[in-house]
Amino acid sequence: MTHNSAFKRNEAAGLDLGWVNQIKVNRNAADRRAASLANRRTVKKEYQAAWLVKAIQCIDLTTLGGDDTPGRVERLCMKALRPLRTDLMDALGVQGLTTGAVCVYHEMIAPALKVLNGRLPIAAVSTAFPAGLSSLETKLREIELSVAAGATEIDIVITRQHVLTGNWTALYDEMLAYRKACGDAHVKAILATGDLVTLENVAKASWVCMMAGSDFIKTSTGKEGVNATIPVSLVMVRAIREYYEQTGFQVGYKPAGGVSTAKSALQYLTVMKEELGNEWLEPHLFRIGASSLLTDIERQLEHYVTGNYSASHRHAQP
Ligand SMILES: O=C[C@H](O)COP(=O)(O)O
Repeated sequence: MTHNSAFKRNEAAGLDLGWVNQIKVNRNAADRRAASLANRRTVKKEYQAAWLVKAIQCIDLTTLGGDDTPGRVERLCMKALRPLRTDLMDALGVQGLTTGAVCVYHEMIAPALKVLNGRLPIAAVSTAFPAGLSSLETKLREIELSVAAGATEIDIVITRQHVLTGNWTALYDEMLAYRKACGDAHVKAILATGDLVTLENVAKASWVCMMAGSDFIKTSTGKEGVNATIPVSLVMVRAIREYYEQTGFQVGYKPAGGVSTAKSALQYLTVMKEELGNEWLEPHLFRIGASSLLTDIERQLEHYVTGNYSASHRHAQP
């Protein structure tokens, strides 16, 4: 993960059950705010290209298919290292542009490493992704193996039943154990918000994972029925803001799953800017987990530069 040297990694602050239990979320207010953000053009047209370049820098370029092959992952990594055509980069005046990281299954760390060779972080999904329902021992070992194989970021999935039964102590202990198993690798806690039923559960799970030292909180695996949404994002980034006010630790945010258009990427950037400020618009604090978003951003940037859209297959990702 890219860090500035002054960056202070989140540490387990301890579980404050009294705080967690009093959390309330006003769903109507979250929905209203989400609708106003979605309908507003907060990014002026002339700044859009710069914002889309920023979005690219924050993508965790992802492939999480059962049919992934080393060849597909190698092509994905080459795309992550050079996400835009040279003529578009030249026209936009950008150099050395890359995505934030790549995100793969454990077995694909080695092919990713072969191409990236330390030039970009490799995030591995872990802990029996996507359901998270193997033994704790197996899940901890999985983290250790992925770190040993070269992953510098670990995307864990929480055990949803801990949230659904209100067992915050179990969730805290699990997250703490995952954080410890990661060592120096940064850990993103996937809440699988589409499975959590209420926004209040989303807020509480966000807090518990942050209190247990998670470096990022992430919405979804991409495999739930409902993945990243703006109302859920508002709840999560407000939890991040308040946690920062209380502890001084900056926790990152990663919407993931179904974010496939440049327009939606701009909406997430707007949420980050408006709720957390410009500091959170950098890859060490913001990532978008996405498999096909880059294709649409490249199309939009081509249109910005040339005035034309080309067929989307010209930008097809691996
Ligand atoms: O974490 C990333 C997601 O699994 C990617 O989801 P997506 O294929 O809907 O972009």
